[in-house]
Amino acid sequence: MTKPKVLISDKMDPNAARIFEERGCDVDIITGETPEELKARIGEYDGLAIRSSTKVTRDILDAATNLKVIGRAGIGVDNVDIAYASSKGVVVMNTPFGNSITTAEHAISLLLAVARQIPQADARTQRGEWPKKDFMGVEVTGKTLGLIGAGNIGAIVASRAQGLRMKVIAYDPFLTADRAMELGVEKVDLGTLLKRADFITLHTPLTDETRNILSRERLEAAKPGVRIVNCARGGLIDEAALKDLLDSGQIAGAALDVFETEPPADDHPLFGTPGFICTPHLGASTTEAQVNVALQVAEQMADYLVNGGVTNALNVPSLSAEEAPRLKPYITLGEKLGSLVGQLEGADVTSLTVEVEGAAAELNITPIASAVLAGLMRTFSDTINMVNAPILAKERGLDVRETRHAREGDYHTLLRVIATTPERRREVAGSLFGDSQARLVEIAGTRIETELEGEMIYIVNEDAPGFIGRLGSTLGEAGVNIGNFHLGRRLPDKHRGGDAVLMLTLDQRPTREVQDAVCALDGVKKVRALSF
Ligand SMILES: NC(=O)C1=CN([C@@H]2O[C@H](COP(=O)(O)OP(=O)(O)OC[C@H]3O[C@@H](n4cnc5c(N)ncnc54)[C@H](O)[C@@H]3O)[C@@H](O)[C@H]2O)C=CC1
Ligand SMILES: O=C(O)C(=O)COP(=O)(O)O
Repeated sequence: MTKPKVLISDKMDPNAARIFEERGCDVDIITGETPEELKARIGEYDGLAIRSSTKVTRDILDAATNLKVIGRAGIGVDNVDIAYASSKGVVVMNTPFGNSITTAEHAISLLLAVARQIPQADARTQRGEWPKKDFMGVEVTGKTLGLIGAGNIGAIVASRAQGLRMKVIAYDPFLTADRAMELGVEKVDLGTLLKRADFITLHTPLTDETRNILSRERLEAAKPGVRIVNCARGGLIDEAALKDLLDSGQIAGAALDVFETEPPADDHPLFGTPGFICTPHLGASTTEAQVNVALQVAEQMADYLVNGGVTNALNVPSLSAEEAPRLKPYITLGEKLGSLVGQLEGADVTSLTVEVEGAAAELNITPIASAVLAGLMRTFSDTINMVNAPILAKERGLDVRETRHAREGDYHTLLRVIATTPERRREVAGSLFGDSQARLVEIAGTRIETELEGEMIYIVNEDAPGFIGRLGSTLGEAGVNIGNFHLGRRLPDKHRGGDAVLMLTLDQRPTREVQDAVCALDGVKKVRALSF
């Protein structure tokens, strides 16, 4: 097997490259490239490891013809077009906890720095001045801190702020009453937060809902003299409004670690504004956090590329490294059964039920269902995989259900796929032999055990003497050699004279003429060439 190839395109702790190599990946580290340079190169890689500098746009994804996974060594993924990556079948993962303490500590540092104007005082003192009378700060003890966003980082900021004896209130529509109680914070609406908070810190991702959450109107509604810290994302605050309100003194101070455009222009209007301090997106920049996120992103990405394990993915369900090898043969079986249904029914399938029985019922069924879908949809689009198949199925209005039967039937493990089209219901079932070999065990209500491999032909005919001889001659005359031959009688008419179902493995794909010749044989009801 060729080694997966990974590109690290942003500055990352060297542990990332080490882990990739130890886990069997080839790795290149090429940072600081322009989008054009990255676009020219990205086609070579199976994995892309990034921080916040690399922008993974549609354009880059279109050029990323081999890409399977994007790993963000950090939390925010607003620099990745996740919807487009999903449609291209690329898994996007992040490291949701690796830098959260560090970022929370940076928010607290900025909160204290803005309260006491430490950077401004430092700069002037180091210039040889002694501006003692110019810097009158405020205490944080007893003050109200308003958190916008109380997820991982917000929660850590809350606990640190409580240690500083601040009262913490939080606006987060997804914060439950129980969690608020656990954190010791008071859940409030945004209007109340703005009215009451002496300090505001932001800890939400940048999304369509949170963009400009501190708009001019809301900043104007904030408590006079408020101090604001943004260690989350530029774009959450209206920077022009912030500048005006700092100038007017209505906002007493602001500390930004992040800007709407990074790096900001040299003459950014906020630079030099009284009460304003900033850092160059340093929230996650500690040795500890960088080691954490580098190790974690490399482990997660290598797991996916080498074993199919999925951890912390934002666009597919998780699949542990322990689960992945157990599921692997079912994924193969699911893809083959899906493909069989797709080849028999084309794009007409309107609903699909994936049933597992026996040993398979103990497994995580969702990835198996995704594999069935991928196999099915790949028969009419070649850019489908397990990541984008469920999304595209939803877009097409294809209804997918999962059913689990713990009981064991004739097979110790069984995967059944039931597809409906406007005309019919198509049911196929497969099992694993020796726990890993995928076999079809039932088609068209007929028990047939065969591998689904290479070129095959599926035939339904009236079961009558002499048919097999005529079929053999027709194929033989056309120079088509039969590798394997499987025959079954359609259930429940297991008596002579019912329909027979044949699955033949051939040494080459039968041409249209050969299929027509088979179709023309007496009693033939259906012929379909299949490829696996
Ligand atoms: N400056 C830096 O270097 C760093 C910045 N960050 C930023 O911090 C953000 C937050 O990180 P975590 O706390 O780990 O994420 P998280 O996902 O644990 O928490 C985000 C919280 O925001 C809340 N939220 C979502 N929409 C909201 C809305 N409309 N209004 C109010 N709250 C809303 C969510 O309910 C959630 O509780 C990241 O998305 C990232 O952009 C993260 C790490 C480093
Ligand atoms: O993890 C995050 O969301 C961050 O913003 C950290 O960004 P960085 O990796 O330092 O470019």
